[in-house]
Amino acid sequence: MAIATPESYADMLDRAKAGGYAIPAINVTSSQTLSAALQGFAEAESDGIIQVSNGGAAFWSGSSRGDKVKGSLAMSAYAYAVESLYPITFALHTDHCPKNLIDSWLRPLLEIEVEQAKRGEPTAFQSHMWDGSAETLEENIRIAVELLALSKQANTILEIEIGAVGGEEDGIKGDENANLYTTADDAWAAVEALGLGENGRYTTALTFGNVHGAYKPGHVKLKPELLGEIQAEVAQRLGDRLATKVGDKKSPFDLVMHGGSGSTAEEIATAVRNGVIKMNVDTDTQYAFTRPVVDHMFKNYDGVLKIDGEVGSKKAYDPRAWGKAAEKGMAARVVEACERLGSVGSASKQH
Ligand SMILES: O=C(CO)COP(=O)(O)O
Ligand SMILES: O=C[C@H](O)COP(=O)(O)O
Ligand SMILES: [Zn+2]
Ligand SMILES: [Zn+2]
Repeated sequence: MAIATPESYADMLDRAKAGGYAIPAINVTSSQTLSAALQGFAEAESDGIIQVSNGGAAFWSGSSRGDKVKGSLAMSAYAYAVESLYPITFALHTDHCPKNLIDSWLRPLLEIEVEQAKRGEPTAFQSHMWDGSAETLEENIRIAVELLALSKQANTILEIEIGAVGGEEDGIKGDENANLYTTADDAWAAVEALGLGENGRYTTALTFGNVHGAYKPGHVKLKPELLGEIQAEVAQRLGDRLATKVGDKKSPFDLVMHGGSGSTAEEIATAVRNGVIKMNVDTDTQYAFTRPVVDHMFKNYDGVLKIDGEVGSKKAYDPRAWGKAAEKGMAARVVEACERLGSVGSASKQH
């Protein structure tokens, strides 16, 4: 098994929806965090999504280079080089792309993928997110329609965001009170403009108080039941038009949950019951990667790092020593995400 094709990606998402579970989407910024995410998926025998933010893509190109397109392609090339080492299927995705980065990041990638698809080659990525949450709803949807057409040509999936995820993204602090809870009217406007798949497949981040990052309990009021209410309202407005189901409930949207870190098992389970089929996790896996490194450094501080003109113990500062511990820590957190989302074993249920 390997990197998803358009068909196996569609099947991955359909099986999640029909089976009432969600696929973890893990942000990666390096080959090590990518390896850790894949190791976690493999241990959980879970399907998975690997994603890169625009800052992550810049970092992938070399922290001193900062080329988002080349960094994204480097991440994809690395993933294609190692895919056969992992007995699971995973998709590659680019995370939040705001309006000011469409022309310098998202569109160039999609244009490359349109050409790849025309030649019958695998595309660099299998899905991309357009994040129009900082725009007016009209502008958000107008651009989504345009990008969905390009995404259809590339045979990729477009993720959109209706409402806004709070917290921090590439160091930008969102307005915590702005638009954090999507309304059914806004969600309906998206369906009216984008259709139900006939214009290209898309997934939707409807916001229900989500924030990026992990916060103290009580700081964030997540209302995952809101997703069920919006699904029901939009299903009713659709009438006889086709809508897929979660259990026996009509659920027109394939939903994405952002800000997975710091959410409780119960909040995640409710979101999944209401049609979430992809959940993004970054902050908690960043912490899980870095925490063992902190441990390693403190344990080995004397004589390794605290050196005055001496070399110290090579075995302890070899990046492989602490890097291995970091990967192990992050892989374990990825397994936990799979458990909470119910995706454990999903890789072995493919047909
Ligand atoms: O939504 C995310 C990436 O798009 C991840 O959010 P967290 O950092 O809160 O897990
Ligand atoms: O969007 C939120 C993700 O955690 C990405 O974070 P980043 O933009 O700092 O890489
Ligand atoms: Zn957003
Ligand atoms: Zn996000």
